[in-house]
Amino acid sequence: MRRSIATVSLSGSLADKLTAIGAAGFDGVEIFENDLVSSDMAPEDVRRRAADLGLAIELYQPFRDFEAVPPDRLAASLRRAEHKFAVMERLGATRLLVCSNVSPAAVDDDELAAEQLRLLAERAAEHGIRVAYEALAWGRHVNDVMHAWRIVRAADHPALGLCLDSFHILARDADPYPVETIPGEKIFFLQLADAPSLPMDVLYWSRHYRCFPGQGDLDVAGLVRHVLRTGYAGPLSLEVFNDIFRQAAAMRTARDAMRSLIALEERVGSPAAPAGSAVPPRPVVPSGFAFAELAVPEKAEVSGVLGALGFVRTGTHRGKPVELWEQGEARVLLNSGAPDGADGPVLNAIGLETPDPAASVKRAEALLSPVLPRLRDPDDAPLDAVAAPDGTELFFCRTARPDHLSWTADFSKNRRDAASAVSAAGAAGEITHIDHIALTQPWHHLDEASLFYRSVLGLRPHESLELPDPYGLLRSRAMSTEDGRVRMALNVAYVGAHDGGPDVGWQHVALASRDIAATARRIRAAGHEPLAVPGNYYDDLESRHDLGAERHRLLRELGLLYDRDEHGEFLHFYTVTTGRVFFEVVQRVGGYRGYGAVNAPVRLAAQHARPSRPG
Ligand SMILES: O=C(O)c1ccc(O)c(O)c1
Ligand SMILES: [Mg+2]
Repeated sequence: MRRSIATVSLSGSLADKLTAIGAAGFDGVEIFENDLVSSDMAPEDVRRRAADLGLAIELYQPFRDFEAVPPDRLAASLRRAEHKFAVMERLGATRLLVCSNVSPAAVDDDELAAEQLRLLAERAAEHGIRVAYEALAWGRHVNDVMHAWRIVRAADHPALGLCLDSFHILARDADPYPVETIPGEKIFFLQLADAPSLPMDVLYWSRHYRCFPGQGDLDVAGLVRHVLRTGYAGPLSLEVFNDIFRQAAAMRTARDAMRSLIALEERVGSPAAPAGSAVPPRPVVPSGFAFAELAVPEKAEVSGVLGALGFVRTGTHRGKPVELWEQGEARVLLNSGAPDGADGPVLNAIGLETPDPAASVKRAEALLSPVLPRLRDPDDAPLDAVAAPDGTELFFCRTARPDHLSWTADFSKNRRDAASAVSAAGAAGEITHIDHIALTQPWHHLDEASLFYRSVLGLRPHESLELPDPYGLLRSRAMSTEDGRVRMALNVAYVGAHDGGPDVGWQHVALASRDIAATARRIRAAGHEPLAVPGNYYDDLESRHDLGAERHRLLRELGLLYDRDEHGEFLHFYTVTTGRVFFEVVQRVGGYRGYGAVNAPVRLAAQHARPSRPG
């Protein structure tokens, strides 16, 4: 099927939008009237530009408040329509979208609506134009797709059909099944948008919070399957009204839109994809974290923190200033050769264990992710890596498996440290693996990032949270594999306006400990105070949970935070931030599934009170 997008979905001038849509590889475009009216391009220029970019003008829209008007207003509406037809002829557009009437002047009379739409279709047909009638979810009298279909059927004109819009259908929570009973040839157009579930007025929700399929909570793929069963063979066209996309760079949004459509076609299954397009390889779900790499300044204080946590430096890269620190299956690389390390630790790469690194890269590439060069240095083991939307490098690894050259081959074992590793492991070493990694996304890239992790890596999104911070509200969305072995928390950076400004980009690596009390004692014994938790927190915790006097005393004494869900309990504490990075130590007891989000406000307040130390 053809791939199309509405100009309203992107930022910039009409010319910029067309360029971005063409560059992203779309076949067609819906021209929004507003974009044309405010453009200095004549309709003929738009037509030529679109053709040069290989874009069909699939639709012109919207034409508002036409049907079911009192008879004395009809002449004025038809005059308006004739002007639209003239513009469309100059554009070379042959489909006009007519939204259901929202005006208080509209009459609740289906017969009248059908009669007037038939008249409009007759006039349109004289210009070779077809009219696609769309039920807006907030239409005055027509707000349901099946109601719109009854009117179109009654009007009975070959130039009159329906425009289906996934948002309007799914936002109303109606069963989409009856759509299958509409004959495919009467569905003139299909628009697709997703949205996060938000309990708000539907018009406001639609105009500000739509997003690309896969970025929200609506079952867009399910709806498309129903529509395809009718025999519909027109384009799949994205139509997204979103406050953030209106500001973001059009090229990037258009590429993200294309990624969404490719992933949607995959979910829907054939025949959704365009004829002849390659089927993307299936996602290769990662099975764990191989490492977290921090870019650090030359004398990194963070190595002291790692040592205090019980990590040991076990290796050094053969060609670069990169140290390997290990404890259990948790591995941290400290790279003092990366340019962004000068201002203190920054998390710049994540290693993910995958059953097939090359297939992981193919999947990412098919979903339009930038693939990183495979060989940076002729002596290095080949890399399978891509860039995540925030620039973090993702390496696909098979650590210490006989069937694959391991990245660890680039590290020479540090003899002295390796020896002390044994004794350190013998002494305690409660940390077993990386539990999760939290990345801060630029505020206008959260939707892109969640679609990336979902479609490329097959992670499952969890609910979005809003967490109060002393200087802003932190939005956060966790994503994880089904088995929980890879968990990521995506936080949105915000720009606070208070003196000095908050840090806008904290990142953290959460380490799983099998005995968090011992790890908390260990780090103190090594002279590192974890992030201080206020006494008020413990007073409040006692009011919320009755854990027995002894446990409450221990949590307070060790500065541990606590949470529980229906599956189990969660204990955690934080190290002081160096540069942009801090560590969290966590212990999951039972099958606890969350991330201790209830405690995030206390953590954020403590971090603001105790600013980051240089690396
Ligand atoms: O918000 C609107 O008015 C509007 C206009 C045209 C559409 O296709 C639509 O889905 C919504
Ligand atoms: Mg629409």
